[in-house]
Amino acid sequence: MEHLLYFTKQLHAYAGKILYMNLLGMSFISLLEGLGLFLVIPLLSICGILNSSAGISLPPAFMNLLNGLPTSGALLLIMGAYLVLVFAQSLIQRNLTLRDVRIHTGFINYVRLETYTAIMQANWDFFIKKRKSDLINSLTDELGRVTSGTYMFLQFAASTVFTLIQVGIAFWLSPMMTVFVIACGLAVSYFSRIFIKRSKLQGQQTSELGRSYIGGMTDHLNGVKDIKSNMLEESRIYWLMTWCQKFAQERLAQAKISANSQLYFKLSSSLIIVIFICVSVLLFQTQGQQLILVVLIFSRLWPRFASIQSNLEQIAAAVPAFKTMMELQNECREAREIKDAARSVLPLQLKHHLECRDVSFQYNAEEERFALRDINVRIRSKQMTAVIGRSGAGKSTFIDILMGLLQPQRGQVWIDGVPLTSENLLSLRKSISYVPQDPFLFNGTIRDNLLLIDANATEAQLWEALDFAASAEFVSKLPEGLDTVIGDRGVRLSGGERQRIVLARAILRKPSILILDEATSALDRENETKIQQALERLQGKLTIIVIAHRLSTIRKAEQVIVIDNGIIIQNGDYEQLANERGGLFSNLLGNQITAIHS
Ligand SMILES: Nc1ncnc2c1ncn2[C@@H]1O[C@H](COP(=O)(O)OP(=O)(O)OP(=O)(O)O)[C@@H](O)[C@H]1O
Repeated sequence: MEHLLYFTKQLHAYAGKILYMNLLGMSFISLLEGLGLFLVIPLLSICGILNSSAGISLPPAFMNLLNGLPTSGALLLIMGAYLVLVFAQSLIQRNLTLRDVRIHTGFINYVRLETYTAIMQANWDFFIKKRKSDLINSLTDELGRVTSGTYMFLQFAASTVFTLIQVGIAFWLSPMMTVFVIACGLAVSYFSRIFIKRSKLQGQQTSELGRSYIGGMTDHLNGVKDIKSNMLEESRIYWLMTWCQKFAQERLAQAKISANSQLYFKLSSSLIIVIFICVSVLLFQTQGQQLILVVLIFSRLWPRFASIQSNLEQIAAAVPAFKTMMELQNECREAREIKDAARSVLPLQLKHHLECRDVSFQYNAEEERFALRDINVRIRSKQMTAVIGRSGAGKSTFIDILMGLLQPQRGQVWIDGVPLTSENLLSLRKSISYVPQDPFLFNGTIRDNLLLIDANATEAQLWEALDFAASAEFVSKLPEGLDTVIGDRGVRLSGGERQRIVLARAILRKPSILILDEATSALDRENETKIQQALERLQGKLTIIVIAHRLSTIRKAEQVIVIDNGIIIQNGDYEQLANERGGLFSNLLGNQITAIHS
C-alpha cells in the first residue's frame, strides 16, 4: 500500500486537478448509467410487467406525469430520455477516454524522466554497485507496470465510487434486494482474497523474469564477439530456451489466476441467483415482478464487483514493480551528487596543485583489503604527471578519487589547498576532460559525437581537435567524412581510431585538466608518437595526468608516480626513477626495452 500511495502522489503531482475532474466525470457517467436503470422501471410498468405492488418507490411527480400521458406518449418520453442519457454518457465517456490516454502517457513520461534524472544525478558509487541491466529493466518493463498499476489503482477508486452510486440507486429501488446482492458480493469477495495473494506472488516472478531477460540479453549482446569467437552460441541459445519455458509457465500461471477468479465469480453468481429464485418461488411464493427486479439489480451490480476484483488482482501483480521502482528512486536520491544548479557551475582553474592527503579507499567496507592505502601525493598544475604500475595496482581507482568520482573512507583530496567537497566537486569535474580505457562513442556520426561536448563548435574547431588527436587524416578519407555513421559504441572504427576520436572530443572541451587512462593503448607506434608530440605541445598549458602501460609514452612526463598494491612506492621525474636501481619503475622499463629488442 505504501508503494502504491507513493506513486499515486506522483500521479497527483503530475496531473493535479485534471485527474480529479476525470474521476468526477467517471462518477457522473455512473450516475447517468444508474438513471438508465431507473428508466427501465417505468418502462416495465407501462408494459404492465411491473406494478406498485413490487415495492418500488419512484418519485410521485414523475409517476403522475407518466400516468397523465397516453401509453404511446409515455413510451416515447421514456425512450427519448433513455436516448439522451446514452448520448450524454457516450459523449462524456469518449472525452474522458482521450483525456485518460493523455494523462496516462504523460504520467509514464513523468516517471521515466524523474527516474532517469535521479539515476543520472547519482554518484559513481551507485553505478559501481548497480547492475546496468537492472536499471534498463526498471526504465522499461517495471516503468510500464508501475504506471499502469497506478492508473489501475485510480480506476479501482473510480470503480468503487461508481459502484457505490449504483448501489445507492439500487437501494432506492429496492433496499431488501440490494442488501441481499451486496451481502452475496462481500461473501464472494472474502473467499476470493486468495486470487489477490496469488497475483502478488506471480508479480514477483514476473519482475524476476524480466530482470533476468534484460540482464542476459545485455550480457550476450555486449559480449557477442567473445560468444562468436569462442563458439558459445549454442549455450546462449539454450539459456534463452530455458528462459522461454519459464516465461511460458509464468504467463500461463498468471492467466490461470485471472481465469479461475472469473470462473469463481461467474459460478458463484449463477449459484446465488439460482438458489435465490428457487427459495423465493418455492418457499415464499414471490411474485414474478420482484424476481425481474432482483435479476435487474443483480445483472447491474455483479459485473461491478467482478471488475473491482480484477482491478485488485492487477494492482497486486504490479506491487513488486512498485517496490523496485520506489527503492530505486530512493537509492538515487540518497546517492545524489548533482544539484539542480549544476548548469550554472563554472569550471575551476587549477593554479598550484591537486593533492591527496592520507587517502585510503576500499570498494567493500566488509573486506579488509584496501584498493588504495595512505596516499600522499601532489600533482602540479600545468605539468604532465604519469601514473604507472602493474595491472590491478590501483591506478584507475587513484584517478577516480582525484576526479571525486569515489569518496575516500580516510583522508581527503585538496584543490589548491581547498578540500574537495560537494561544494566544489562539479566545478572540478567541469574543468576535466577524461579519456577512459574503453572510450564511449554514441551510435551516430563522428560530428554528432564531437558536438556532444560543445554543440557550438565550428567546423574549423572540429578539424583542429581531430588534427591534434592524429585523426584528421583518417576522417577526411572516410566517404562521408565527419558525417560518417560509426555504429554502436563506434563499432565501425578500429580500436585506435575510436581512441583518437575520443581524444579529439576531450580536447574540444578545452579542459584545464586532461586525464588519459590508457588512452593510447590501442594505437600503433606512428599514431602514438603523433599523440605524444601533441601532448608535449600542450605541456605547460594544461595539467595532464596519464596512466600508461607503455612507458615510452611518458618519457616527457615531469612527474612519475608508481603505485603497487594500492601504495605509492616511487614518486619522482622520469630520469630519476629510471636510475633507481631495483625499483619497480626501472624493472618495468627494463622489461619493456627487452621486449622491444627481442
Ligand atoms: N568496482 C570494484 N569493486 C571491487 N573491487 C574493485 C572494483 N574496481 C577495482 N577493484 C579492485 O581494486 C583494485 C585496483 O583496481 P584498479 O582498477 O584501480 O587497478 P588498475 O591499476 O587501474 O588496473 P589496470 O591497469 O588493470 O586497469 C583491483 O584489485 C581491483 O580488483
